[in-house]
Amino acid sequence: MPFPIKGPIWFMGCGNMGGAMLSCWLEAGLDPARVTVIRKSGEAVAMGVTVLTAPPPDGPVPSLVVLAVKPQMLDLVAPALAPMLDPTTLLVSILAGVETEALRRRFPAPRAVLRAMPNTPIAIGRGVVALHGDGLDHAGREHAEALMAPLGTVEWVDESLFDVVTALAGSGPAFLFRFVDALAAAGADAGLDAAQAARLALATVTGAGLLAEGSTESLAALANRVASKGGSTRAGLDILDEPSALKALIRDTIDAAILRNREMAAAAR
Ligand SMILES: NC(=O)C1=CN([C@@H]2O[C@H](COP(=O)(O)OP(=O)(O)OC[C@H]3O[C@@H](n4cnc5c(N)ncnc54)[C@H](O)[C@@H]3O)[C@@H](O)[C@H]2O)C=CC1
Ligand SMILES: O=C(O)[C@@H]1CCC=N1
Repeated sequence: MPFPIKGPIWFMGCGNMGGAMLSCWLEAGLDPARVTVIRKSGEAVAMGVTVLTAPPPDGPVPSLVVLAVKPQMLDLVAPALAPMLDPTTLLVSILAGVETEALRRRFPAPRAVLRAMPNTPIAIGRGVVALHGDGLDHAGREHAEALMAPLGTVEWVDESLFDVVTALAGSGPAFLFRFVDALAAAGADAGLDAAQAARLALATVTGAGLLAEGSTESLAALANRVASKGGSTRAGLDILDEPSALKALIRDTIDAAILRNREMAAAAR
C-alpha cells in the first residue's frame, strides 16, 4: 500500500519514539528522500533521510510534521517551526500530556492536529497507538488510521482520557518490563541461575501474552486453567489477589503516571 500522505514529512525530534515511528514508516514503504529530521544533535538517522538542526528556511511546506521532542522542549522548538506550516500541514504530536489546545496556540496554521500516543513495541509493528484528532473530517481520520496502521493496534480515544491511555499503554511496556524482572528476580532468589531465570521469565510472559491474544477465553478463565484446585498456582494467586496487593499496586502506579501527565499538560497550558 502506498504511504497515505504525499509531500514532505518532517520530524521535529527523532529519539526513541520518533526514531521508532520513522523506521516503521520507512519499512512500510515511505521514501526516505521525502523525510527531513530536525534534531539538536544533527546526527544521521537513516540512509536517504535529510537531517538538519533547524527547520529548513525555504522549500515546500511539509504535508506532515511529527512533533517528537520532550514536552519540556515544546516552547524551544515551536517558534521556529510554527511559521513554516500552513493549513494543509497535518500536525501530529506524540508529546505526553500536551493538549490539542496548547498545540493550536503554538501552531495556529494547520487545519488538522492529531494527538498520537504510541508505545515502544511500535518498533516491531506490535505497538499500541491511541489517537485523538482535531479538525479531521472522515477522510482525514481514515488517513490517520492508515498512517498509524504499520505501527500496531490503533484506537481512537477521547482527549479527556489521553492521560489515562498514556499511563496504560504509553508507559505500560516499562511497567511490564519491571514485572518480568521481578518474576526473574524471585526465581533467582529462590535458587535459579539469574540468567536462566531471566530467560524463562521473559519466555513465560511472551508465551502467555500470545496465548491470551489468540484465545477467546477471559484472562480469569486462562488463569484458572493454570491454577489446579488446591495446587501451587492457587497458593501464589492468593497472594496476588489480596485486596492490597497487585491491583492496588498497579492502580497506584497508573495513578502516579496519570498525575505526571496532568502536570505536564498544565505546564504546557
Ligand atoms: N519513549 C516512549 O516510550 C514514549 C514517548 N512519548 C513521547 O515522545 C516524545 C519523545 O520522547 P523520546 O523519544 O522518548 O525522547 P528522546 O529524548 O529519545 O528524543 C527526543 C528528541 O528530541 C530532540 N531534541 C531535543 N531538543 C531539541 C531541540 N531543541 N530541537 C530539535 N530537537 C530536539 C533530541 O535530539 C531527540 O532526537 C516525548 O514527548 C514523549 O512524551 C510518547 C509515547 C511513548
Ligand atoms: O514517560 C513519558 O513521559 C512518556 C509517556 C509515555 C511513555 N513515555
